[in-house]
This record gives sequence, C-alpha cells and structure tokens, in this order.
Amino acid sequence: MSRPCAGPHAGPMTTANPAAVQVSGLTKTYGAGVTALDDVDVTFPRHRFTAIMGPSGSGKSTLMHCAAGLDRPTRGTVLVGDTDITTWSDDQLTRLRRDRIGFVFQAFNLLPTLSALENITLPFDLAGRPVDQDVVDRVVDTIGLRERLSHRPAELSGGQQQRVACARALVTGPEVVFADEPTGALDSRASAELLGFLRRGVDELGQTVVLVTHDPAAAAFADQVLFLADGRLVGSLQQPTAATVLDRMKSLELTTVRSGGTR
Ligand SMILES: Nc1ncnc2c1ncn2[C@@H]1O[C@H](COP(=O)(O)OP(=O)(O)OP(=O)(O)O)[C@@H](O)[C@H]1O
Repeated sequence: MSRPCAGPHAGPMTTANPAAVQVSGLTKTYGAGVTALDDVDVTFPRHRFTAIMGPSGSGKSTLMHCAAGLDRPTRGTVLVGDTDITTWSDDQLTRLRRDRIGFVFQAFNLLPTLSALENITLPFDLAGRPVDQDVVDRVVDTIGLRERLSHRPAELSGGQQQRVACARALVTGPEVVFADEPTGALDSRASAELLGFLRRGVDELGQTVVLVTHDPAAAAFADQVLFLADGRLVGSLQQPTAATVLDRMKSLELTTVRSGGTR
C-alpha cells in the first residue's frame, strides 16, 4: 500500500520531528492505589495509522487522553510535533485540542440541530477560520455521504453519523486524529466502512490516526498495533492481521491472569 510523505492537507509540517506525538516516561496515578500508566514510552509516527490494544483497564484511554491533552500525566512528557505540552495551561490545551487535534468518540457527539454538512464544517466556525471548500469536498467524497449532507443526525444511521464525526475530525487537517472505540456502537459492516474511511484518511489525505480498540479486526486496519497491559507497553506488531492481533491479545490476557495483574 502506498504511503504519501505528506497529504494535501496533512496539517502543519513545521517541525523536524517525524513523530506526530511522542510520549516519554508517561506515568499516571489516581489517588493512592491506582497506577493507570507506568513509565510508558510511545511514538505515533506521522502519516501512519496506529492502534492501541490491551485488556480492559490496561490504560489505553488514559494514554490517549494524556497524549491528546485531555488529561495531565503525573510524570513524563508529551510532545505534539516538537511542542512539549506537559506544562501547558488549561487554555493552551483547549486551543491545542481545537486547532491541532481531531477526535472521534464512541458516542458520535454530533450537534443534533445542525445538518451533516454544518457538523462537518463546525471546526472552521469554532476556530474562526473560513471554510476550505476544496478540503470539505474531498473529505465528503471520501466518506461518501454527499447526498445526505442536508440531513440532521437523527435522520442518519449510526454508521453514517460516525462517518460525519470522522469527517469533522479530519476536515481541518489536524496533526493527529484520536479515535477512542469509534466502532463500539456500530455493526460489523458499518465498522468496516468507518475504519476504511480512517484508512483512506491516512493513505489519501496524509493523516495520522491513533485508534483505541478492543477489536482485532479493527486493529488490522492499522500500520502498527501497540499493546498495553497493566499500564505498561508490553509489545507491538507491524502490518497486523486480525489473526496475529488475536494471538497476541490472548497471550497478553494470559500473562495478566498468571501474574495476578497489578490492579
Ligand atoms: N478518573 C479515574 N479515577 C480513578 N481511577 C481511574 C480513573 N480513570 C481510569 N482509572 C483507572 O485507571 C486504569 C486504566 O483505565 P483506562 O480507562 O485507561 O483503561 P482502558 O484500557 O482504556 O480500559 P477499557 O478497555 O475498559 O476502556 C483502570 O484501572 C481504571 O480503573
């Protein structure tokens, strides 16, 4: 599969760092007893699709939230491009999330009173930027919902709504798109369509995607899979298939049970 160096709206390319996001020594503790992340080093390369997998409670969402500036680590650093966001204020993190990062969550989070198109172009409005019609057209064609653009979310299927949410995340050309269980509420066909759309975002638009998932078939759309267990990075897989991911997951779950887990 061909991999572009940089897509037509691949986001600002002002940094020398080949990683879209890089975390080092990332540790997150809650209260006295819970270590959600324990000294994790992870790189999310630019223009690549990375999946994060691991047993329930292994720290996947915590890693994503810290890497995206949604949560603060207890220790360690988070570089977005060349920028260390660890010491940033809440206002700076809010601007970072608005201007440089795209999000897709399991609950589609569309605004019910806006049409599909208005939802897709909302990030331009929020940032006070003019709508880039060429990019909107490309993204709309990629998701294949042109004839539904005037519909409100309630008039769309779950899969269509999630494609609108993905288009909204991609349309400003963010430096990275974080997708947390985006197929959790979709059937297998809608899931495959949605993941294919994210894949095309990487291959054809030069995007960087980070996907948190429990589903080996979803992880197989990625270029690499990172495995977490008990808050630690315990392995990775390049060019995964559903079968190789499943094998690795099984061995990780056995490891966790045998060691008794840490939490
Ligand atoms: N706000 C919080 N307060 C206390 N503990 C938390 C909090 N958020 C997460 N945790 C704990 O941190 C650990 C990691 O949670 P996290 O949600 O990152 O795991 P996960 O791998 O995403 O799990 P799942 O697959 O079930 O969504 C868990 O033990 C969880 O109970």
